[in-house]
Amino acid sequence: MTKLLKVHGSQNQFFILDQTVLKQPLSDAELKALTIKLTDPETGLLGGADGVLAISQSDHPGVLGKMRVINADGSEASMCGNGLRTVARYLSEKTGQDQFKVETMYTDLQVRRQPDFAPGVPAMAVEISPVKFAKEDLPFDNLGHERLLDTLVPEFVPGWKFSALAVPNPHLVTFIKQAELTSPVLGELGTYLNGTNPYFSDGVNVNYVVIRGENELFVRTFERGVGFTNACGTGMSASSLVFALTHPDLGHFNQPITVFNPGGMVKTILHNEDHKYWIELIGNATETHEVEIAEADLHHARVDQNAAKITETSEQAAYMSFVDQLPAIR
Ligand SMILES: N[C@H](CCC[C@H](N)C(=O)O)C(=O)O
Repeated sequence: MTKLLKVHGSQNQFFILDQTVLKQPLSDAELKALTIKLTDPETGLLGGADGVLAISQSDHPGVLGKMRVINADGSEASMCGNGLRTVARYLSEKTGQDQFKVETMYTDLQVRRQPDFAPGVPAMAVEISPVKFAKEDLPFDNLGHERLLDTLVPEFVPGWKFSALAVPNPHLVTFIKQAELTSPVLGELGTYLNGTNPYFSDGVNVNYVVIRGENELFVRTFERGVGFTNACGTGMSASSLVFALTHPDLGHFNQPITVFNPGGMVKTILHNEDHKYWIELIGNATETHEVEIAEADLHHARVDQNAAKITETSEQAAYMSFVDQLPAIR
């Protein structure tokens, strides 16, 4: 038998699969098939999830493991901010180290254990980088712009301004009014830009941001490969940076920015070191369930509630107590 962990960052939910403890790691095709099955609310476990985080060995110095991000639709992403916090906690507890690096698709990222966010709510800080704005780095095209920073894009929504950046996965950021959070336009645009369209050939995460005050945002994200999620760590990080670049009177570098989301709250700190932006994402890393499952079932994407031995932790109750004391954020 082997163990999956059901985890979340701001209730952006994942299964962690530590490939290093398997007799035989899953092939890419097996990992994709398992993810599609496991994360589906109908065919999966525990109501499904937003993706799978697969951990493998890394031979880079100071790096305790490599994280791959598989979205619910089976597509692979270069980064996952909420997920990296949960992987960092898992590796920290597996090795007893509190500060180290995790290898991701394009770079090794710093992670560090934080004081608990609230009683029973473990927290981690993770580096979000590299940050790029050029259209080739997302990619996007056919918009008549080399980059988008608070740019009117009538092709998306007449009158709305958009910013585009890779962190390194691709994000669009637009500032809207609180009342627009429930508009069907948000889902329509997210679905369009992640289907056949002349602008984003690889799709894009779309972040809808309400400015709540100085160093305070609310972010709702339509995620590439998933749809609306409770939170998107790279999305909240990208939104924080665009906030400071476009509203310098309200969003500040080197100061904690509080980012509320439908699943809770995280903090971001923006850094600009020798003209290189990077973002510190600080938030919970909650483990809600342990799932014992036969390794052969993983290889064959056989996901059966009865064949798996599921143990719930006490951490979700602690997390919900934390959320309940947040200001009304919906
Ligand atoms: N859907 C994203 C990957 C997951 C990112 C998100 N869950 C986060 O916490 O950053 C993409 O395809 O780029």
